[in-house]
Amino acid sequence: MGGPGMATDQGGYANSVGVDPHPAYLRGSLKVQDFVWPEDERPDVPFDSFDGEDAFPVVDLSLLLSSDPRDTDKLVKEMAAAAADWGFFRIVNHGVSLELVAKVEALAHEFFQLPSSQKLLVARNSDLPFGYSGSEIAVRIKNWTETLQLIWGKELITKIAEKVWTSESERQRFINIVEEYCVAMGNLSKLLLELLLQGLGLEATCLNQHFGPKSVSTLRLNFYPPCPQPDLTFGTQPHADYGVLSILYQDSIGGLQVLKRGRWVSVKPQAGSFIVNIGDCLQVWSDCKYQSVLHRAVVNNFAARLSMPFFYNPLDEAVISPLQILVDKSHRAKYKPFTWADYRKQFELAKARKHSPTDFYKI
Ligand SMILES: O=C(O)CCC(=O)C(=O)O
Ligand SMILES: [Fe+2]
Repeated sequence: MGGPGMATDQGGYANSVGVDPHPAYLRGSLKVQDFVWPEDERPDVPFDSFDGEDAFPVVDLSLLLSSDPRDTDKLVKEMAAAAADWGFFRIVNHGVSLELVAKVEALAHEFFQLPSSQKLLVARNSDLPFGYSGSEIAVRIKNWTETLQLIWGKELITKIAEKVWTSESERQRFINIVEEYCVAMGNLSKLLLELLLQGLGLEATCLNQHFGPKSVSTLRLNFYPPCPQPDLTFGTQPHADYGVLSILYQDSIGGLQVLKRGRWVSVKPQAGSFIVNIGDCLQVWSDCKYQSVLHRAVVNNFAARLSMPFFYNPLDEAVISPLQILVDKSHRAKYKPFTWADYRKQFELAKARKHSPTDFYKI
């Protein structure tokens, strides 16, 4: 492996491109070739090419504030059409404080700028399944990224904060900001799920029993350093999210791409908005009326990028199977039932086999 012009020694690489290389690379634990993907799998659309993006669905949540019920109907229909057609949509006027978003963003930058030795104090391993990963620790396939994965729940957020920071005030600040953001994302996720269920003609609250304080929803902070040869690698490889739904904040750089009818479409950054996508569980509950769609993040050679997806997940014991009311003689269930705990295990196995874990439960 190794593309034309790809430097092979560390000094040559760092000097020739004039950008900060990936920290794992700097530490010498990875060679630049480790990030190079096979030629036929590399990104074919650059991060700043927006062909097809003008059709990307946008949903205005301020319609919920209208006293005219037709406005809510309109919103529900638009959301359902987007979830069926793209599996993705942008939300604006969502009511989450932009100041809070900016605080989480600043906190994320603070974390990723810490010395590696400090970040590695919370490295993901079998004792700490959530936490920090640079490419060298976590994954088989090398993505040009560092991530900090946090579980929504004071206990685990505290565990991370205590390992990273020695000062009590810094710990408390981290815990409070992350907790406040997770609460906001959790509430927004619940609302979006209810609207999406209404969009299927169902009772808004019909899945409520599958969620509770013990659900393991997660917040992931993705930091993508600038990459000298972005066309050879990914920030986040193509994948579908496996939970119920995800709410993603991306900064102003751009890099998220969504697969739409076989073509990768870059999603423009837009201040104040979030990107929502349907995960595998909701695809199954909706018996494929809503789609969990492949997406990926590409990197660039001039600026670091931050994205922050929140993954809304059900309780471990939640049973996920096509909702009975959607299944009739002319429309038979496409999946066997499984629990969320089973699915997570299946997901890990499927990663190695490079196929969707939903395939395992297909009828
Ligand atoms: O960075 C992005 O825009 C996408 C990240 C993503 O899809 C993920 O972390 O699941
Ligand atoms: Fe994702």
